[in-house]
Amino acid sequence: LKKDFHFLTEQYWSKGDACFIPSILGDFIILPPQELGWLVNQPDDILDNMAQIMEMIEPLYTICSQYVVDHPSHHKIITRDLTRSLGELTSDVMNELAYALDAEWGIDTKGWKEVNPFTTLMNVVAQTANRVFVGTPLCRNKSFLENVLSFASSVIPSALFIHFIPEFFRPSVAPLITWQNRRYRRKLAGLIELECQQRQALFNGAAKTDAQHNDMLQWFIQAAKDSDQPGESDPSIICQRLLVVNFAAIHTTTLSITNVLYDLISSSSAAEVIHKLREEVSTVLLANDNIWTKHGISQLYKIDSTLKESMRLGELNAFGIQRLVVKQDGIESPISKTYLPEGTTVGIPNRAIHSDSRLYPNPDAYQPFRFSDLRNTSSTVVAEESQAGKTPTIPYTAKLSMATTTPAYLPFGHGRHACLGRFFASNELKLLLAYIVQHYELQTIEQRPEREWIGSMRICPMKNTIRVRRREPV
Ligand code: HEM
Repeated sequence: LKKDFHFLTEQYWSKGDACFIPSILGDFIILPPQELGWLVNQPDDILDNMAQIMEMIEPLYTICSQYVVDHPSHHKIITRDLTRSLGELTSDVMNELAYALDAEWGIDTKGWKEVNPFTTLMNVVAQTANRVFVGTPLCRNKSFLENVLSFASSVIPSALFIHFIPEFFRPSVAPLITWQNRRYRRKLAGLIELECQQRQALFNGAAKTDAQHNDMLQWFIQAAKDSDQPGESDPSIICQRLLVVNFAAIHTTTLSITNVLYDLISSSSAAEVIHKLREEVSTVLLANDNIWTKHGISQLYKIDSTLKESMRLGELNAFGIQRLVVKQDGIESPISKTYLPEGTTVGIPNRAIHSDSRLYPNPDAYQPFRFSDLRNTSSTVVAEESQAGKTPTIPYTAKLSMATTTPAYLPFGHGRHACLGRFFASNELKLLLAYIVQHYELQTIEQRPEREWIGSMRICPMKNTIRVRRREPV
């Protein structure tokens, strides 16, 4: 796929044509970028996002019940409660990731330590995210963390196996394939449901609110209390929602930060870039009384840009905005006039868009400050224009941040089904990168290890190691 990509880009998408891509994991029709707007605006009864997710991860066998699929109330909890609480949770997130990373990478300032960034950062991400999902002490419980990671890692491989089983045999064969996955889920259910029941018992007493906890588990308990669906209070349903969120959060975030580190340490200007990132972190901390706040995070322009550049170069799927055609008899796309039969998966070429030189000058070059430099230029232009009393021609600053999706920047998707957790993910990633550059030396490498391809998925190196050393306290 990788070798053919350039050819496909030249042949099809640049000319505005669609392209059929056969794959053992399911065939795709990739629409040209010009049809992205049409694609994201199609209603779910024509191009269905959930049906595509069902095909891809087989959640009924790997994660949760039909009830949770049909009633995705966790979406509202992510968009409303999680995003609203980002400010209050900033110091919890920073404390947890510092605690977890110190344990993984060590605090010895004398010698270099060889670490596998993918596995160590996955532990850090799982613990940090769960500080916000289930709180302490569960997020530090060894058995909880081991099982949550094994569970999250088992979903895609199990779903791939299930994919090859004819639909008729799935109900009898799939449970055999997913027995390990169910074992992890059972262990997690034991831990989460117990915590849930204890909190519900407290909460169902005199207390109207629970001031002791501010995490996703608590928001689920509160939302269930306010809901007219009795099933919502069932600890097993709440647990399944937490598994869905963990699955969505852990690998995406880990693969993204691992890519960032490899890009950084293999860059010819690594030392200079890291120096500038450190400078920015110190300046922002100084300006905010040495406390991490949401406002401080929003001032980390270079950190944001460094993350965004690696996500542009290393989007996790070469084909984005994947949807299943569910309209009976299919549908024709409006520009390329491609017939999309019912049952096919359609998407757009993320990789081709992210490497389009009209959108990103010198697109194959890693330029960590590509977006922060642009932000400086655009704010100068906007300031000059507004001083001159003109309407700004570049209302752009917010659009340059890593969590903002545009038709040209798609690692989090785009449109109404864009990633719901991206504001949380971007804050977590910014804090993590800030902490890494502030507290660790990173040994540079000559050659960036290659990404691997699984179907259209682009996976960062998972087995390689890098060398890190704790910095003397500044
Ligand atoms: C760097 C980390 C992440 C990346 C790269 C990422 C990427 C994505 C992408 C590409 C989609 C599909 C969008 C589409 O089809 O248009 C998505 C959907 C989603 N993501 Fe994320 N994600 C990340 C982190 C998270 C986190 C931390 C959460 C939860 C707290 C989360 C929750 C979700 C949910 C619930 C959806 C489904 C949205 C829907 O169906 O409407 N993600 N994500």
